[in-house]
Amino acid sequence: MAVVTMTTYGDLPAVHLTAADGAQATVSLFGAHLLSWKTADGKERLFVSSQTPLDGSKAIRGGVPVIFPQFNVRGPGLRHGFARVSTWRLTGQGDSFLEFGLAPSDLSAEHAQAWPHDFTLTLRFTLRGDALDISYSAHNPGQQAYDFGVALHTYYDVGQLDATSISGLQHQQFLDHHNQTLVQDTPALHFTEKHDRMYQSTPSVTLNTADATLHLAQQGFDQWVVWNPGKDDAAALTDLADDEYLRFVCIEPARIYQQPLAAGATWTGKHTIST
Ligand SMILES: O=P(O)(O)OC[C@H]1O[C@@H](O)[C@H](O)[C@@H](O)[C@@H]1O
Repeated sequence: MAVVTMTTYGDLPAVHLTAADGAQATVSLFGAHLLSWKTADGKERLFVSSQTPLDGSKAIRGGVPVIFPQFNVRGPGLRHGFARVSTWRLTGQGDSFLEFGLAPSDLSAEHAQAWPHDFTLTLRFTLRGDALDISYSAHNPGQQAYDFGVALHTYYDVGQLDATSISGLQHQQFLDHHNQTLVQDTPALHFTEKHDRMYQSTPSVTLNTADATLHLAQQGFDQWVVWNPGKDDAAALTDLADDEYLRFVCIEPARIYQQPLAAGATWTGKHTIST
């Protein structure tokens, strides 16, 4: 039988789900942020920085930050949006899932004032055997259309960066951090330096690490973002230990460029991570 318990993670209220097969997920209400996902074998799949604040003062460095209504600085508002720094509500739970919601009434006065649009965000995490499904939707119940961008900024625990690669992106076009459009010629992407790439199409990709393989699929998003800060950028991040960039990669289903959400419309994205 599945068990759902309220817990804390650092200073943050969180919800813990243990599925019937032993798989586990921990989600903080701050950001509806998945902080831990363990498959039934007990293996942790996500990375969380040892230096991240866990008190709601700042976005969490690690896990699955939820991005809305803009990706990074591609929009007029807060970098990567307010969803990751807002407190969501637990709106549903079941044998294998936890569901969270965010609406304007949940926002701080500062965020509500800066982004005065009507919206309902719903995020559902479902443990399905050795897979995790994340369903993410944005609904506009208002009378006016507005532009939005989204992403699931997942940090994978890869153990050893130099034994890590991503396959499935050969021949795909990407924008690098110098704003250059290039095409990946190699069958696998290895991590030897900083990587901040936006792949313009959405095939399924495979993350290969020293001791695990994860298959990543997405629907409803437009891009994959692949990010690892490399040594120098990692040293500049106060919420990451200097050598921790060697332990994670971010692979993010995203809609980087803001697109309109019409009055009454709903956007839905799905992301599946399977072993
Ligand atoms: O430090 P933040 O706001 O969490 O962003 C981390 C990174 O997020 C990635 O998605 C971006 O592509 C990077 O450019 C950015 O540095």
